[in-house]
Amino acid sequence: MSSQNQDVTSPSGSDLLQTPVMRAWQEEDRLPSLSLRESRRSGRGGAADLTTSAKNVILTEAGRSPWYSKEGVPQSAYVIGVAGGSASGKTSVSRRVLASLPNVPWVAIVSQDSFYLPLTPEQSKLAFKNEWNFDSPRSFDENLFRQCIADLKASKAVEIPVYSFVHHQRLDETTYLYGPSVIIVEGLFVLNDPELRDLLDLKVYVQADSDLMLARRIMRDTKERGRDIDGVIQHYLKWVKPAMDSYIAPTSKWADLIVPGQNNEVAVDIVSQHVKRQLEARTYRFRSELGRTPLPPDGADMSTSASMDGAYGRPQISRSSSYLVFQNMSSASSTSSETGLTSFTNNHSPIALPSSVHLLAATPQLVGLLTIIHDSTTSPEDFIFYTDRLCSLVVEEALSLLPYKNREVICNGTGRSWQGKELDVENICSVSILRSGSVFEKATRRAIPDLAQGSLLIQSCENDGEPQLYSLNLPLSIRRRSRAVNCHALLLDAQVSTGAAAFMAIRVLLDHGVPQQNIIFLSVIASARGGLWALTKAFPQVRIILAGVDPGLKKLRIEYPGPREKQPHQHRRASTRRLTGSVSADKGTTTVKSHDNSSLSSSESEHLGLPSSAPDDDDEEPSKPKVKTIWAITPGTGSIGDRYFRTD
Ligand SMILES: Nc1ncnc2c1ncn2[C@@H]1O[C@H](COP(=O)(O)OP(=O)(O)O)[C@@H](O)[C@H]1O
Ligand SMILES: Nc1ccn([C@@H]2O[C@H](COP(=O)(O)O)[C@@H](O)[C@H]2O)c(=O)n1
Repeated sequence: MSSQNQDVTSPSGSDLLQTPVMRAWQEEDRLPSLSLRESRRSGRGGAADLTTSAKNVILTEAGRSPWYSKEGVPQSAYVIGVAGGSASGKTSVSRRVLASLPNVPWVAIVSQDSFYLPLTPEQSKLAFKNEWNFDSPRSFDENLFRQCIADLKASKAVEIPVYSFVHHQRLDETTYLYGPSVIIVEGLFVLNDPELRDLLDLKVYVQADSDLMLARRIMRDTKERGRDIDGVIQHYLKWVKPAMDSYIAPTSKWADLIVPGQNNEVAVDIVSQHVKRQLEARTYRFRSELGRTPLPPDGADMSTSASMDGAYGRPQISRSSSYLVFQNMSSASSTSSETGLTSFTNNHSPIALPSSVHLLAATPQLVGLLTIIHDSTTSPEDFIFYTDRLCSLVVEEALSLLPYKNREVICNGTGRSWQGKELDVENICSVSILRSGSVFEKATRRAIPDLAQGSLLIQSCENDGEPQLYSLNLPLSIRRRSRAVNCHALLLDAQVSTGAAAFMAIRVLLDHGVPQQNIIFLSVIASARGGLWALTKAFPQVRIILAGVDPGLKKLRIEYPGPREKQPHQHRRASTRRLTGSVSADKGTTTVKSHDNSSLSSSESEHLGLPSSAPDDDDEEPSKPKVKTIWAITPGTGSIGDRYFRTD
């Protein structure tokens, strides 16, 4: 798949929009001409398409590490305010800071210009005659602006208005923005509003001489905003200069740092070093801890119990309150030899599960299916077939937890009425944690044919195994805050070991406004160790449906095929990170992405709209094995995703 100007739309449903890939942005020093890019994107060219969506940029250079504590509480994003006069260099300074943070995941620029108030037809006429004042704090929707920055700081997804400088008007579309750890907020009056100032962690003022600002403004507005010189000067004298003197320049007193509007490399470097230190101090790493968390102590309140049926080795589950417990397990070793499963033992002690975990009743049929997927001799075809059956059982159990309302129907043949039920949800969708969550897609689609399906790419860091969020492909019913509050989400992953990926995925849905009680997490098997406990402690209202539970968890270092290395003459190209800019399909944020997708399968790359990592040259060296950390469920099934998709 080419990375050039290609729109990628969902193969599955109109409710889902995927990020279209725009163009490469590879020059290390050159700042991208975003306004040019914007006008090229529309294909119409010229200044007529200039909107503020070109000013809102997100750099997703690396995977995003956990931004929340093990209690599930998100850490605030770091917010830098950049104020200064018109054409002082605010946008340029912001982009330079952004570009100097190459390994900081997800840095965004939000421009105050996006928040210009819509004009009435009369006001619009004045604007076209250069008789409307755009240089007053009252020209902006200050409440919306402040709320948007507050939401982003609190790690929530937002929708930013798109404003057209050419039409002097707010457009119908909005820009979806989620996930920056650093937000650079730039605009004339960013240091003006005391409540907004309180949200800023670092306040920067860009200072430039008036003549320089005027010269730049004439050049910019004539070239980029379709204005004539007379109009620019008239506007400058009437509104821009007075606003500079009375509102903007005085706000420099609030700044932590005054940055010159030109020759500002040193100042930019100081800002970026400061941000890097701040971010390092905020990075959470707790996956190992999730793996270590001890089981609940003996004597914990285990009022919900599951006991083994001697004949079939099946736990009889009764749910009342706190835990599911596998009781009478001292005969577990004989049970395990009968069923091939040791999953319900923990050194012959009962295993407790949190109350929000719904374990399927271990009927002989279910245990039989679990036996097949635990069996290392099961053929790939059988593994897929029986995993699909298990997934269907899990999906049906999940659907039984959704709200239903009464429905009366007239019976076939007799014409009598029958009191029944029907699903009572406004929006329902599924979100797979790639790749292994995709094992559920067949089963979910079978149960709800028009289900909107989305995905999250979360991968483990090779060194420490911490989860990292690489990309989101969420259904509109989640991306739109107004719909997310009524959305029921089925979150899909094949296995829960430490629970770190599940933890991250749940946090993403909550950040979008999906209520905790509307999230149902579906998985085939989980380890009974720490992950489930930490997950349910942090998110007690999220229900977790499992087909089976194995008792153990083991940290392993495993070899896997590393990315192929290039010959020396290709070194420069190989070492250049892949940088692709993209704009989300609902007139989205410009996304600049450097994604090493070499570890993705070609189908994942395709799904994400990324260039395939498949070798494109003949003279590549064979791949060298690399080592990564994983947490394996024990005794376990092996990686369900790898066995299902035959990548093991
Ligand atoms: N350091 C600089 N050197 C040369 N030109 C600059 C510099 N900084 C900004 N400019 C130019 O000045 C114009 C206005 O800069 P911009 O960053 O958009 O200002 P602001 O966001 O404050 O309005 C742009 O055309 C930009 O290319
Ligand atoms: N329809 C509009 C709205 C605003 N302006 C001018 O833009 C300036 C703010 O943008 P900067 O990038 O220069 O900070 C402001 O001075 C307004 O006069 C406009 O020309 N048309």
